[in-house]
Amino acid sequence: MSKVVKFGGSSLASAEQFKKVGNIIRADKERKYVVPSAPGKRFSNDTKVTDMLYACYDLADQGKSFKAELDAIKARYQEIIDGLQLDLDLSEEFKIIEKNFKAKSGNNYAASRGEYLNGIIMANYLGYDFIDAATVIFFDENGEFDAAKTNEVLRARLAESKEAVVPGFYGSMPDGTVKTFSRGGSDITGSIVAKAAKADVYENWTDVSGFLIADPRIIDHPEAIETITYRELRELAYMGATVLHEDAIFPVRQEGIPINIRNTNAPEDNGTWIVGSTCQKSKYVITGIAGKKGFCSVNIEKDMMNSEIGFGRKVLQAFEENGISFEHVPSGIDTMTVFVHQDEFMHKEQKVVAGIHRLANPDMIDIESDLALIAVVGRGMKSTRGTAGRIFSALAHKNINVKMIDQGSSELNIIIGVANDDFETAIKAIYDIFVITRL
Ligand SMILES: Nc1ncnc2c1ncn2[C@@H]1O[C@H](COP(=O)(O)OP(=O)(O)O)[C@@H](O)[C@H]1O
Ligand SMILES: N[C@@H](CC(=O)OP(=O)(O)O)C(=O)O
Repeated sequence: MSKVVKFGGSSLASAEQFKKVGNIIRADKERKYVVPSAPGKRFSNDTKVTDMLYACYDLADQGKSFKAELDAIKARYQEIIDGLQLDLDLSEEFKIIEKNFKAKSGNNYAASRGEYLNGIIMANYLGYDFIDAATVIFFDENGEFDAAKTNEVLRARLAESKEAVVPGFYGSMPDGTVKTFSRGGSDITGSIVAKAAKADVYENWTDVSGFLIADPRIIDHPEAIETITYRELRELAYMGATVLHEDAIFPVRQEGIPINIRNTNAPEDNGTWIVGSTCQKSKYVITGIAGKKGFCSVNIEKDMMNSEIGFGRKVLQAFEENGISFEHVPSGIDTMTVFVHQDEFMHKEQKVVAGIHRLANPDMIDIESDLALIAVVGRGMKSTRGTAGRIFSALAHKNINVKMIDQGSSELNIIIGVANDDFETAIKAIYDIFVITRL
């Protein structure tokens, strides 16, 4: 029996937090494999070590002095080492880092040092083996994660250690250079390690008591979700519920390993269980709400569009030719709307419009910017009538203009488009109607 435990940056931001983590690990001997992130924020306007490393490397890359910035990073680690009274000296490691920065080793290498150094401290503190992720997590020549090679090498390496620390967030390319996952990627490492270890559970420790029904920065003390399916979670994570990286679901999902989101600051709380399937009904009709700002909608009209074979394909081709992915494509009889990320679309806007004209010859194209998309997700919606209607009336009540509403064919989610400025109010209204008043 083994558990893989990943601790996020907020759980490892200081020596005090490290001590909580140590107690959690020691409380259960099955917690054999530990995946740490880099030290995160100690207080709300603090800087994550990962961001300090990016900024420091930027200076190095421009040939400027980065001494003060590197010293500040050293100080973050020294504070942890001193607070834990460890007999550990990272000065040789920092010499290597400085040398590599001067040799312009790249910002992936730079960012990865946050987890690497924290892993060394964690292994020393716990008395566990240290496994450098660059030796066990692999990317292929295209920079894609190499699941097969990683699983084989990592599984064999874990079998050699009774207990080990594998730093999160990075691995290596075929030429040996370090590559990171995208931001928040230590969650992915945790999932990969859980798969390779054939763990019974992947515990993901953070600073909230589980996956909450809505973002706590928008809703005051939202309730935690007790059980959520991988599919529901994928919808929410994709739409911005950042507690777990969206790609962290795949490795454990293949193996049927449940994820348990837990709170380092309240370890007695059960947290949230993320599972393949469950007979447990969710407490409310909806399981969760998440959303993102910063979308544009491109509205295309053409008479008799519905009878023109291939119209949709031609429109989407114009986006494809410009390397733009689309989020949602709701359509009517003579209209079709394509939702895209504003920052991706902005500087290619006119090229795409010209492309649509050339390929699909529409009657009219209209673009609207500064939109937000909100996903209301829940396995309970399938068996409940009128969910979309309730959302509509809750939003109308708050004078929010609904730009788009789109129910996924799985009936697992409803996507709503509103103006960026209405985003928070809309989430509050939806939370109120389903959770507070339970209508
Ligand atoms: N639905 C949600 N449930 C829980 N937390 C959420 C949700 N949406 C956004 N968050 C935010 O995600 C944060 C945890 O993720 P993250 O910052 O990556 O933590 P860590 O440093 O532990 O990896 C929470 O502090 C919270 O502000
Ligand atoms: N430290 C990296 C990777 C990571 O996963 O961090 P956290 O677990 O603190 O989200 C980042 O900031 O992106």
